[in-house]
Amino acid sequence: MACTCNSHNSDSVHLSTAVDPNDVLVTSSDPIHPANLICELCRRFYDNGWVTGTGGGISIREEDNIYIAPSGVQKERLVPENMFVMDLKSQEYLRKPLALKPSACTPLFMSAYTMRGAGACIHTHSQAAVMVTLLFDKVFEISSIEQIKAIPKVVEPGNLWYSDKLVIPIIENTEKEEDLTDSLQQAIKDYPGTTAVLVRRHGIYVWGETVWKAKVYNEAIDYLLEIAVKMKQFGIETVKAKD
Ligand SMILES: CSC[C@@H](O)[C@@H](O)C(=O)COP(=O)(O)O
Ligand SMILES: [Zn+2]
Repeated sequence: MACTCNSHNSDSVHLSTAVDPNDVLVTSSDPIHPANLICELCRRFYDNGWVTGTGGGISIREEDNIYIAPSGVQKERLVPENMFVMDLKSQEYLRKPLALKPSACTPLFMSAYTMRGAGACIHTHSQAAVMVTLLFDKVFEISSIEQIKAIPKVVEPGNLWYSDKLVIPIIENTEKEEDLTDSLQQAIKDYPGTTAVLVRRHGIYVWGETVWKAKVYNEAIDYLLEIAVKMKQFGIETVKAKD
């Protein structure tokens, strides 16, 4: 049916797509239901410049249900009924909104779920993330900044200490998002202590045991990436020699 609204033009997707019989999977008055939370967090990430121009996004797992946003849409304008839902075990879609495609980041998000048991995975095009991939070679490294204490050790309980070194692997970008999957998986294997992977000239993937942990890690890492860029501008080493 042709659209009659005033705000619709050929460049914008109509984000209202209530056509799926499995709407129950995405209909809830609970603000922290994954379908609602993806919309809220994408708006907040957009305001930080992390998911502008349709880039980036977030996926959340609720038990075996994986919530995934559509591809190529303005992430800050998502509504719950736009969400795809995939079953973790069968990797079959339980809900597929018509006329939309699932995020191209889906195989990367799935890697965080299957390889690390993540509860959510965030992908941003943060400018700080892109800049550090131009300033560092194979890995990003920083130590002795208080915010490091928000990042988990992963291989053992607890978080890094102030003077510990945070190391995040950098993989090379590919023309298509899904072609990053093999190198992202290799980085996850090679760096068992990481909770994030940087993608050169592209952005970052950050995951955590829960959506809240993923959110905190993404915020703390972005802070560290941004400060590292500034340190480099001033000629300050990001890894401090031990006193
Ligand atoms: C500006 S296009 C960016 C995409 O190619 C991709 O990198 C991305 O982050 C989002 O992919 P999407 O399929 O829209 O969820
Ligand atoms: Zn991207």
